[in-house]
Amino acid sequence: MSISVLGAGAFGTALAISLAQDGRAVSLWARDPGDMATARENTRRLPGFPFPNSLIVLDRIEDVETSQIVLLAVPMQKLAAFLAQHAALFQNKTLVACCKGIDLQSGRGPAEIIRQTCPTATPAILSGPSFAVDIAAGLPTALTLACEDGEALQAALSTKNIRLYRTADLTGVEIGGALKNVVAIACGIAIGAGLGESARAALMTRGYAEMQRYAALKGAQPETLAGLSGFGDLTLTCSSEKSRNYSFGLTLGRGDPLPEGTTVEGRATAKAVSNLAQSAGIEMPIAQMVVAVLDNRLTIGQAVESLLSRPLKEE
Ligand SMILES: NC(=O)C1=CN([C@@H]2O[C@H](COP(=O)(O)OP(=O)(O)OC[C@H]3O[C@@H](n4cnc5c(N)ncnc54)[C@H](OP(=O)(O)O)[C@@H]3O)[C@@H](O)[C@H]2O)C=CC1
Ligand SMILES: O=C(CO)COP(=O)(O)O
Repeated sequence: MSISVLGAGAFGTALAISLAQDGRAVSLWARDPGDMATARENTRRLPGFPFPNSLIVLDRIEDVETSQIVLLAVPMQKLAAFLAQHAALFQNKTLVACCKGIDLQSGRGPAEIIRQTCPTATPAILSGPSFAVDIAAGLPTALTLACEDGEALQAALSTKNIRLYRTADLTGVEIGGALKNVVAIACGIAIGAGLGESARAALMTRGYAEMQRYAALKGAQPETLAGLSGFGDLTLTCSSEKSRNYSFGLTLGRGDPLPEGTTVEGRATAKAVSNLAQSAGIEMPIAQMVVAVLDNRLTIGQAVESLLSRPLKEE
């Protein structure tokens, strides 16, 4: 069964490499392939990792038709428009969203977007702690694959260095992957502003409480959040400078110029969840403070003050 990866950023490329290293027929499509097909490497997004022989670079997205399994590795805020544009190609396929976030315009996660734009497709979510460079380098990783009846898909996408755990809780998995990025920005801000590692631990723990509250609101299973896509990815992303969300927070906290053109999913997702939390009446103070700092409505000092002066409560 052939597999296509659509979106040749760092993550899509790394997944395609790992799948192809196991000898699977894998095709990778980029909207702007540059010299990928001749260089046999994604020199722009993931340099230094040559393509295995069984990885084919697709010139035309229409050729995705030969694959039953399609991995969607475009940034979250582009997913809805991307699927709507190409919906005719995705009839009856298994669409595996590899992006992490919540759509700002609609407040929807990837599974719901897939269901609404491609109703004949089977939605799945791939999420969990894994940096693209680690996957491409063949280092060991463990991720969660969420899909109804996902046993065959789990076997199809497991590789020598990607161990997949299976669940049917798509909502829980996508929420874990989306919200950990928001907490990672908050943690980066705290470390960048010199607030210390104890503050980071507090933000991770109370951020996790916000993730659980949001997950309960959306009907996710609480234990999913304790797994790889929630707790696992939160741990990785809030503690490594390889994370773009954490590094973005660090830069903000230090008061340095912010990077441009980098995929920092937590920015839009923080706004999306803050809006939804506010309208649903659930408390997500850390996400709200991240938004206030991003929008320059509060300084970092004021945001900290505001978090610390909230009414005392039970844990
Ligand atoms: N990098 C990582 O370690 C991990 C990333 N992820 C998730 O994967 C998703 C993608 O991230 P990542 O690969 O790192 O991102 P990158 O920033 O490396 O690349 C984004 C890619 O998406 C492409 N793209 C953007 N808009 C469109 C569009 N409308 N149609 C087609 N392609 C488009 C870009 O094309 P172009 O090059 O032409 O601009 C680019 O190749 C994110 O949601 C991220 O959270 C998940 C786990 C790990
Ligand atoms: O999701 C990731 C690791 O699991 C990658 O994190 P960043 O998008 O912050 O780089």
